[in-house]
Amino acid sequence: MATTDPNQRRFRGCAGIDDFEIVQKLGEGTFGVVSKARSRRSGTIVALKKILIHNEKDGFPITALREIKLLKMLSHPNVLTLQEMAVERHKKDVKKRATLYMVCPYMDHDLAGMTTNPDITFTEAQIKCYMLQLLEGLRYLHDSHILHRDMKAANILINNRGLLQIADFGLARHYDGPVPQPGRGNGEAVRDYTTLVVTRWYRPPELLLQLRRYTPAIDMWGAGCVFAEMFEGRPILEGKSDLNQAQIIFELVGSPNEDNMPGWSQLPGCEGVKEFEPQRGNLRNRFRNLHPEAQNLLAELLKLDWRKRINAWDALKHPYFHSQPLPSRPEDLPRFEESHELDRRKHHEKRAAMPPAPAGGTVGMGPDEAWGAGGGRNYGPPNGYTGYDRRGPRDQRVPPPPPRAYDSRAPSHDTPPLARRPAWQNGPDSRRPPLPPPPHMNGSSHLPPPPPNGHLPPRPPPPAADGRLAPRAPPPNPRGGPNVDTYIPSYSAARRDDAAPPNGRRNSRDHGYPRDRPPPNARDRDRRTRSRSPDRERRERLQDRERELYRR
Ligand SMILES: Nc1ncnc2c1ncn2[C@@H]1O[C@H](COP(=O)(O)OP(=O)(O)OP(=O)(O)O)[C@@H](O)[C@H]1O
Repeated sequence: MATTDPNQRRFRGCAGIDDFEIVQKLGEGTFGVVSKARSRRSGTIVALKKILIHNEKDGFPITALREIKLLKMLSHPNVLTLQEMAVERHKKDVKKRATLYMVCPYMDHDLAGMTTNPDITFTEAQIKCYMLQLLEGLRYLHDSHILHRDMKAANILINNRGLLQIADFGLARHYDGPVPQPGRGNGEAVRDYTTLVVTRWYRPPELLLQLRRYTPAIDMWGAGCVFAEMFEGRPILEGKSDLNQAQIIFELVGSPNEDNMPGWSQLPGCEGVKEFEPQRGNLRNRFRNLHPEAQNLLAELLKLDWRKRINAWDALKHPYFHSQPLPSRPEDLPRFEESHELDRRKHHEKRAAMPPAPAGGTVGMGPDEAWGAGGGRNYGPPNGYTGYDRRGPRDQRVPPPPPRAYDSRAPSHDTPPLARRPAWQNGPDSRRPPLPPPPHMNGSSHLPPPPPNGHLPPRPPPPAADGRLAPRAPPPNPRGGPNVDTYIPSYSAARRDDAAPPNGRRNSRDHGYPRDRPPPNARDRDRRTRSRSPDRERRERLQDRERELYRR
């Protein structure tokens, strides 16, 4: 595989699963189960991502192929490394397909686990340190013509040496447009891509409005959400449906108009949001307790106009990273008890569940497979930033004043906040909202009619007098079922072995077809084995509909 980085680790090939001893399960994503394991050869601790093949007939999941292909090519300290693949052959059942595992370095935490861990309090210097590394990773990806397309806290891994790495490239793809240039936003895309990407809470407004010609700016929006999440200790935009997601985004950053988001009214998904009550935005007020430079960076990352949204190059140079307190050096950060997505689920089951990652759409790296990691620019540890706080590890310093918890309800910003406290410690009104229904179970308030050609967005229901969306009986679709929030494809019906795609194609080259997706979690598997209820039948009809939309 071509690469321009001579230091890139070579991919060593395939080990046997017997070379590893499983220690503990870490995460259960949409596409695989991740476990902590010890290598019997070297004793090193690794993470094994088991690639779930739901439907034997479909073969190896295209999402996993995409992830492996990309990870093999990429080489950057802030991007997770794929060390090798491991294979598990089923000795007793020789006909059974072998199970494959991705072997990656073990990372002690994911950021979602950390932000929701009540024992972990971030300092602002720490947040700066993580943000710098995240932006370095994104700069590398974008410079290498890669869109990540699922930027979220759960896909950001951190180890106890303070190293941050971007993970989960199941939705990533090659970007055909020009690489963003310093001082010039994120540029213009040259072709269309699917909008069925990015987990809802981190999805940028242009995707919600169905811009298909999107740019690396979609990842920068996600970085903005993650940035603010580190202060608030919870995702900042927990939309209950796609339309509600757009609504709460506009409440935060203001309604779109031709000044702040030129061209928005021509986007196919704008019809429903035109009915929203105009919003002025409350970003500055909601984050009033942040340092003004942090507010400014956040506003740049959460800019409605995707063309002007700050790119990774400029974000790295933002004055925020040169203001006090200076970013910690990764090696000076404190060590924390391991925290992963699963621990979070165990400890906070009552809290809102994240909407599942979308199944993604068009597959592959684009026509140009010759692009190399690094795009010819020089990357390598440490990142280009030189302004770290060099006073050494915290425990060797004069103790700082006790950290003041970041409180988004404080009346005004006077001194920079020093630390964040998990949201549930701030009082009842800052707790998470009640558990939203899983989106694929039609928990959405958005019940759009089918697009006439598969490209146009669904038209949302008209607003009620109070500006909120009134529920409306969904129109029938050609297959006899109502429609759903099409941006969160469901995987369960698509996984039924008997679920033939509408065109009868069954192979894994049905681009973007979600049947290769395993259940997002065990609950889904349970659902599949239950007896058919009217609810379930209805769901399955919805899912058929989704599949058809998705295939397009
Ligand atoms: N190298 C690693 N070290 C430690 N934990 C990891 C590692 N890779 C993944 N994890 C854990 O497993 C979880 C799921 O991993 P990943 O996002 O790669 O799976 P996925 O099936 O693609 O998930 P998703 O449904 O979010 O797309 C992560 O959020 C993290 O908690």
